[in-house]
Amino acid sequence: MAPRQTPKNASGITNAAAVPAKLSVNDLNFYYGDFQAIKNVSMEIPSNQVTAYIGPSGCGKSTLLRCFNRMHDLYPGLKTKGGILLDGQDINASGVDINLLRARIGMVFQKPTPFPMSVYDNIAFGVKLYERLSRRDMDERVEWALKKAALWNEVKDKLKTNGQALSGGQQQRLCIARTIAVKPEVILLDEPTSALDPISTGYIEDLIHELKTDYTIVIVTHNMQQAARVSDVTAFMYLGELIECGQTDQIFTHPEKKQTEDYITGRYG
Ligand SMILES: Nc1ncnc2c1ncn2[C@@H]1O[C@H](COP(=O)(O)OP(=O)(O)OP(=O)(O)O)[C@@H](O)[C@H]1O
Repeated sequence: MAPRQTPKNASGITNAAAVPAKLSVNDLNFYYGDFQAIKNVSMEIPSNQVTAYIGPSGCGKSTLLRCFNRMHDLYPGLKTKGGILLDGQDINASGVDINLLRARIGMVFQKPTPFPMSVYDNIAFGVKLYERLSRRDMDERVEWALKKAALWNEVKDKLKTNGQALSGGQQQRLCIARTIAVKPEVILLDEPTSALDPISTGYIEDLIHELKTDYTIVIVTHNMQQAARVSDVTAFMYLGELIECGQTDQIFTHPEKKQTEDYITGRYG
């Protein structure tokens, strides 16, 4: 059977899902000093879908993810060339409020990183940076975020407990709740389950399914079964380049490129 052609948008950029793009990546290059970690990447991240990045260690998945909320701005000597549009607006344009950008594009890291404060304050802390809420409204927001992150039932009697005293899986859901609480539009997940046991991993994967109704989700994962389970679109990267991007079922059953096939069948990586 001939492979299905991955759809392109009017500018010729891959739009695997053929739904409106939340983020558009246009000829993106990224440099750590002299080292080029991202090479000419162009693709679209569809709204309200889960896009997974896969590829061998060091291929640039996390680097690309961090470009989406300008995390690299925190470090000197790093350079981005090319465009990333959020709802059609260049996120690197002068005048973009970086704090607002990070409120719109939240990020959850590989290792759960709750703040050394109560479960309640872990959520309220970020909200206070952007909104002034009454105590009652804040209580409601904390409960809402914990419910969305499927953690409320486990912590509703422990809101004053230090967030770092929760189990690893609970801590990661707390970090997801903390991200959701500021009502972002996009959630970036950088290997969110790699430090978790299978049961906690299952919770987070279920959660990803639930969350895409309201958010656009981008996940980096080493686990190909996970990419196949949770994502609508899969992008395969190798040595800083985007080799192929398509509907997840197509990438895993009929990849267009031999490199993709070799990777998903375990021939390298
Ligand atoms: N701070 C840095 N300074 C210089 N080079 C870096 C830095 N961070 C990453 N790199 C390099 O950039 C390339 C891409 O790294 P990145 O962490 O994005 O890959 P990755 O695909 O996410 O890898 P992994 O799956 O192992 O997490 C690698 O060659 C890496 O060595």
